[in-house]
Order: sequence, then C-alpha cells, then structure tokens
Amino acid sequence: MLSTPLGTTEVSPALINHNGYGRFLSSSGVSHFSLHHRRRHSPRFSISHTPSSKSVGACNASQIVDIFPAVSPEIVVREARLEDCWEVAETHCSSFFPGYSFPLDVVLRVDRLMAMVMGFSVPSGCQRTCLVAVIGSSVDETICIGSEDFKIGAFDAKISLNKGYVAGILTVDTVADYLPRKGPLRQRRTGIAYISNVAVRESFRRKGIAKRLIWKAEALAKNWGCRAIGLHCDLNNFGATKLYKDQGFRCIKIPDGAKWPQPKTSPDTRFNFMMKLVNNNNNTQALEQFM
Ligand SMILES: CC(=O)SCCNC(=O)CCNC(=O)[C@H](O)C(C)(C)COP(=O)(O)OP(=O)(O)OC[C@H]1O[C@@H](n2cnc3c(N)ncnc32)[C@H](O)[C@@H]1OP(=O)(O)O
Repeated sequence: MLSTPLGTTEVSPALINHNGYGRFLSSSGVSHFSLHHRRRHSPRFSISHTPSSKSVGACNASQIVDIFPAVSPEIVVREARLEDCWEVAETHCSSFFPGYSFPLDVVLRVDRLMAMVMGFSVPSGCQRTCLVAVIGSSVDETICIGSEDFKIGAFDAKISLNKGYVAGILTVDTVADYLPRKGPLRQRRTGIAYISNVAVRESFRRKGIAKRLIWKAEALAKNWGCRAIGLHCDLNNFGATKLYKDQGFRCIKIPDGAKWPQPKTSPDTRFNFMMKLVNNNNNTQALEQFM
C-alpha cells in the first residue's frame, strides 16, 4: 500500500525497487535487471541481466513489457505533475487518435499540451485533476520540488527526481460542464464528479491500469465531498462500457425530449451517460432517481 494525502493506494507487488533494479522469474530461475532512465522525455531503459550481466540493449518501457510479458512492473497512480505534461498529451492522442502520422500527430500533441496547461480554467469552487498511472517511478514521493497547492491547468506544480513513464491517464473534475443544469436558473450541479479522457497506452492495456485510475478518481471524488460520479462513454466502445459497468457504473436513461449536454466530439457519436454513487455501489434505483 502507498500512502498519499488521500489515504492509501494499492500498488502491485514491487518488482522494481527504488533504484530501478528488479527481478523476474524465468525458466532458469530468478533473473535480475536494472532500469535506468537515459533521457528525460523519451524514456529509454537499458536492461542488463545478472548473473550473466549481459546487456540486451536499449528499449522503451512498452518494449520491456513485450520482452518480459510475465513482468507487470510496479505501477503507481498519482496526480499528474507538470513534468508529465508531454506524456499525458501523447497518451491521450495515441489512444483517441491512433491513426494520425507525422507531422499531424505532433501537431495534435502540441495542441493538446497547450490546451491542458493554458486552456483549462476551472470555475471558482470547482476542482479538476489529471491522474496518471506511471511505471518505473519511485514509490517514495518525498523527493519533490514545488507545491501541490499550486496548480497549472489540471497539473500539480511539482517536479520529482524520479518521474517514471506515463502509461495511463484520467481526468476527474467537479465542473459539471456535461451534467444537466439545475432549476430555472440553470445552475451548475454540485456534488457530482465527472470522469473524462480515460486512456491507457495500447501496449499497457488489459493490465488493470484503467481500473486503478478509476479507483483513485473515486477516492478523490469522495475526498471532495461528492456523492456520485458521472461519465459519458461512446455507445460503440464496448470495452470501455464493460470496464465502467464492472466498476459499478450504470447507464442512466435520459428523459424523453431532454437536451442533456454531451462531450463535444463528432456529431455522429452517441453516448451512454453512466453514473455511480460514491458510497453505495449497488443502489441502481437511487441512481435512477438521482437526477
Ligand atoms: C469516460 C471516457 O473517457 S471513455 C473513453 C475510454 N477510452 C478509450 O476508449 C481510449 C482507448 N482505450 C483505452 O485507452 C483502453 O482500452 C481503456 C481505457 C478503455 C481500458 O484500459 P485498460 O487499462 O486496458 O483497462 P483494464 O485493464 O483496467 O480493464 C479492466 C476490465 O475492463 C474490461 N475491458 C477493458 N478493455 C476492454 C476491451 N477492449 N474489451 C473488453 N473488455 C475490456 C475487462 O473486463 C477488463 O478486465 P479483464 O482484463 O480482466 O477482462
């Protein structure tokens, strides 16, 4: 368990220690390897086996998973920091726009980065946080420069000396932009957190990363005093729909004729609006009456 200001977060069995050394089981027994960051924004690791100490060359974090499929390196879910910006943009664009190639892919990422850092102003009294699932970072979060009280966009103005590699992202907020307004004055809804931009890099999927991002978002929502969490999921996105249903989210029937807001994507995309009560996972009836 990892202690955070929000309580504790479960981490998978530590296969990589704080210095980047770890072990895995092979047919010949336990082998050891080391992961060393070589470049800041293009994380590459050199892997050297001991006892043979034979290097198998340089590869990136996703290739490590490919080379050692049985290894699920330690994953830590935490709030994103400024240093994660580029990888967050990259994870978002490679997941939601996988078909774009150079130079459009770079333009997309830069655009996303600018939007995240400069464009996301949060109305007063509301919260917005980007969560990241990182691989190969230190569990010891004490060596950080900056402050988590000061935010730039959805990012903590903090830099750590051992950042790790971003494999998954999720944004959670209380801005309620995509929730129906309340009353004749069309007031913004309070007490409902909203999850968006859930994405996991392709080579890290089906390892429980999205699930853990959702757990952390729920913990945050609880901490903010929210009683429910909502999200929109593309009707045709069966994998994501299953993910949310398995986590206790239920599809909410939109009343006939109601014009509830929806994420701004292509006009052809149809969404399921899904919700979960933060303190009562199975109370479907309560959810249906909620709105
Ligand atoms: C609110 C929103 O943001 S909706 C947008 C969702 N994001 C996207 O569609 C972007 C592209 N897709 C992705 O990034 C990923 O595939 C995600 C985010 C949907 C899932 O991330 P993952 O880390 O792979 O999910 P995770 O491993 O936690 O899956 C947990 C469970 O969800 C279900 N699930 C997840 N993906 C799939 C899938 N493609 N097909 C079927 N079931 C799936 C499974 O039940 C899975 O458990 P299992 O692996 O034991 O069978």
